[in-house]
Amino acid sequence: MRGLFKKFKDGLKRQTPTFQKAFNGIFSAGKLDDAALEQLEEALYTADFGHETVEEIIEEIKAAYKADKEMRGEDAAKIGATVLARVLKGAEGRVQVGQHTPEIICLVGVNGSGKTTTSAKLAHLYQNEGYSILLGACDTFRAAANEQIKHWADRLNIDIVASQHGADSAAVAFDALDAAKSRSRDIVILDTAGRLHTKGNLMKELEKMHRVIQKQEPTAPHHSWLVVDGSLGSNSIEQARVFHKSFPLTGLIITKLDGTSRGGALVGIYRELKLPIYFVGLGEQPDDLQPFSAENYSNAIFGITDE
Ligand SMILES: Nc1nc2c(ncn2[C@@H]2O[C@H](COP(=O)(O)OP(=O)(O)OP(=O)(O)O)[C@@H](O)[C@H]2O)c(=O)[nH]1
Repeated sequence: MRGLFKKFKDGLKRQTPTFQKAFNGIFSAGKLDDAALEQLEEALYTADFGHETVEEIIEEIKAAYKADKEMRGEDAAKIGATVLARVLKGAEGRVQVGQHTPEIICLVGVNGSGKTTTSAKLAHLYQNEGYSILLGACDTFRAAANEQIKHWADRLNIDIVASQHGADSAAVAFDALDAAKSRSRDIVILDTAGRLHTKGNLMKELEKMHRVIQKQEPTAPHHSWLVVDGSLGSNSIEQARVFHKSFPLTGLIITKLDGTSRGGALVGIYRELKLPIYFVGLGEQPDDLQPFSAENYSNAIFGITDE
């Protein structure tokens, strides 16, 4: 897991806007001073950590600095990481699949957040754990989406139910569940079409899909995860709130943490919705999916080496 979180750290280093520059300056220059503290505060705001979290981190560092004016940058980093890990302690979602047959996982989210890629990564993960998987290609809206998911299914040797571009996505979900039952699959992963949370008619379509799934299987969907692009900043909090209303969510997956300088938004989403973060996406390959670890994430943010 550490190796993959290194990708997140490397991503942070690659992009060098205010956030990382400030961090590098503060934590490698050694001693902390008032100017450095201000720079850190600004950097945390820029990275979308949100008011509450920024204040908590800064207050604790300030208190420690008041007690020890010789405090070094790396000590401040450790305090920052500890506070962040504490804020996120309850955010670590650990999922136990295998409670239902089939277990139904739905991925929803805005366009391009990484749903299709994450469906493939999840299928790969569970397949490696010995479960039989069926992918439901319910993104019938984007013309290339079908091809994309079929390509993944082919590459990873995973069973798939798909339909034509423009078909009713709820009908594909229905067919996928039917097929999973008759083929005795353990897990069904439904990839849905990306939609803006501001588009009422598309959100209604999602509600319909939820109803259709429940009709087929009253306890389902067993997991409804919002896939959030981790580089998108605080706008994703509103997104999450609106999706939650149409398609009751049970958790989050945060993608693209390997290439962002603004990885703070997930903290705001968690604080607001109290939904667990099950996985984080750290690249475009099938293995680039990891259970979320508050400690690894916090250390990566503050550049603390754990290797
Ligand atoms: N670097 C990086 N790229 C990712 C990650 N997850 C997805 N991507 C890339 O993000 C882009 C969009 O991913 P998709 O999986 O197609 O997103 P989607 O949500 O299915 O898109 P729509 O069907 O348009 O809603 C692709 O180029 C993916 O390779 C990740 O964790 N890290």
